[in-house]
Amino acid sequence: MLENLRPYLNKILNPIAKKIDVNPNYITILSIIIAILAALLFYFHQLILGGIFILISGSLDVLDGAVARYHNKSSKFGAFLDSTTDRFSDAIIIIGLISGGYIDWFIGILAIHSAYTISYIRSKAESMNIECKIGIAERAVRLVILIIAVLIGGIVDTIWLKWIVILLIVLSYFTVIQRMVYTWNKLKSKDSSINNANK
Ligand SMILES: CC(C)CCC[C@@H](C)CCC[C@@H](C)CCC[C@@H](C)CCOC[C@@H](COP(=O)(O)O[C@@H]1[C@H](O)[C@H](OP(=O)(O)O)[C@@H](O)[C@H](O)[C@H]1O)OCC[C@H](C)CCC[C@H](C)CCC[C@H](C)CCCC(C)C
Ligand SMILES: Nc1ccn([C@@H]2O[C@H](COP(=O)(O)O)[C@@H](O)[C@H]2O)c(=O)n1
Ligand SMILES: [Mg+2]
Ligand SMILES: [Mg+2]
Repeated sequence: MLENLRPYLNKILNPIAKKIDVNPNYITILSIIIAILAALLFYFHQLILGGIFILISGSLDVLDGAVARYHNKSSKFGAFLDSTTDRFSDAIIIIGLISGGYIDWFIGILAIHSAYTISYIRSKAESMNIECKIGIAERAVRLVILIIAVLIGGIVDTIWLKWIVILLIVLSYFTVIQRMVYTWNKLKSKDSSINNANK
């Protein structure tokens, strides 16, 4: 959903990327470090600061690609590192919320499981030459919802944080279904075209 904002975001990012002529892998690694710091801040009950660190980590996750493209430093390893580190950041943020006592382990497991399944389906579909970026709770949306959850939790009441994470889980499992149905339909049409060709 937020992926559609990328062209507009690039107008903001490109002037910044122009000034940052570094190996984009360093930015990708920095985004993980910031996500780990966010988790530590949640452990020490600094919700608002932790939310800001999630935003910075997500910004770096967007910036790394912009720097790679602008300075022609895109690489297959970089794409691999970007996707892999996102999974690590997805989990460490939730682990931080569990360690801070804001959500229990069961909710945490569902939040991580649903997020990982969304990303796995996209990756598995890509291995079968199907692009599967659709769905309401892509990673950017999940991060924005988590930022909102911790900010409201820190400003109003932490019970809101728990219920917004539960909403995130519902949206994430709905996205799992969206991506499965989408990929199933794409594969069905591929299979039927192959079968017709073999007749
Ligand atoms: C720290 C500074 C030096 C940074 C300077 C640059 C900033 C000026 C940049 C500003 C932009 C910033 C506001 C954006 C923050 C966005 C962040 C919250 C979301 C990050 O999204 C990450 C990105 C993920 O895509 P990526 O290709 O890197 O990774 C893929 C992803 O992991 C897939 O997972 P899944 O399938 O989706 O589950 C994997 O499958 C893929 O393999 C993998 O490649 O998404 C980028 C999409 C959009 C372009 C991002 C748009 C963000 C909007 C601008 C949202 C606005 C954010 C709000 C301002 C913050 C809300 C706060 C408010 C108080 C509610
Ligand atoms: N270290 C990196 C990070 C990213 N890339 C390239 O950018 C694409 C991801 O773009 P985002 O704007 O979503 O971060 C990724 O697929 C790579 O092509 C890179 O090369 N090295
Ligand atoms: Mg990135
Ligand atoms: Mg990424």
